Amino acid sequence: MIVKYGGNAMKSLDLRRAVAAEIAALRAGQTVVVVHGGGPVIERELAARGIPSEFRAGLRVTTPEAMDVVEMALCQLNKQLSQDVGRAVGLMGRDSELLRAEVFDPTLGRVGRVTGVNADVLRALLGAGLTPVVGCVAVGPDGDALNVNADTAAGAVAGALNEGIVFLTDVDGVYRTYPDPESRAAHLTRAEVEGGIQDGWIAGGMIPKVRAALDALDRGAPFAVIASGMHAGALSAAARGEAGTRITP
Ligand SMILES: Nc1ncnc2c1ncn2[C@@H]1O[C@H](COP(=O)(O)OP(=O)(O)O)[C@@H](O)[C@H]1O
Ligand SMILES: CC(=O)N[C@@H](CCC(=O)OP(=O)(O)O)C(=O)O
Repeated sequence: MIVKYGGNAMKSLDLRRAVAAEIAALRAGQTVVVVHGGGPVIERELAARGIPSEFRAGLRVTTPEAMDVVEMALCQLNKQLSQDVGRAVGLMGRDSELLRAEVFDPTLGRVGRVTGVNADVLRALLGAGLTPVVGCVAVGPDGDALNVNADTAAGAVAGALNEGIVFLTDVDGVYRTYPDPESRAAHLTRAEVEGGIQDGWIAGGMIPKVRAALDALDRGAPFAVIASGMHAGALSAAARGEAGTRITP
């Protein structure tokens, strides 16, 4: 199973460690690969250097100067998460070309679109009993780093390994009337997702998440669930199909 982890669900150290403990427990029964973002950490490091952030359609406009900061921030977080999970190896896209990408749209700067995943490296680590923890910086055709949205990166990894994926975030799933948690959809089909984006009740950061879920399913992932990483037990409940929103073809 792929666990996508990022954003607000890793804002406090206690929360980060609680999720890491759940990931470690989950791995007793199945293989687990962690793919992470870290928007708030990137934000903090950019702000500390006086570099402003601009998002277009949920993607951070990434100048070469910002790219250096994104990579530095995510590399440090990668090692911290790897240590939290234990029996893990932290990797970024540059390692054995784990995540290959091309420039997505030149007007966004160094933002990448994933073109390939070195699944053999992940299988080798899993075969050795180690949990890969993957940061969402990819390597471009020029050998330089590209900033990939972590949901997109996680969806590509799930597709490449033909594994199911749980996207952990700061809401209990996809709400039909955001922000009312009572309106959580237990299941959403592709048509419902497309309709939700069109009608505007799926918006902001939820758009790349549902699109990455559909992309993972298209590439061969057996399931895709969007669930909360904000309370204990949520990950295992989502993995059992008892929490979150399951996206179906
Ligand atoms: N229909 C919806 N249901 C739930 N959340 C939604 C919905 N539409 C938009 N959102 C927003 O999407 C956010 C999750 O995306 P994002 O902040 O990018 O998460 P992460 O940082 O975990 O990747 C929620 O906190 C919420 O603000
Ligand atoms: C291109 C792009 O927007 N990249 C993201 C990568 C990190 C990310 O996606 O982190 P979360 O999962 O915490 O949101 C960014 O720079 O914020």
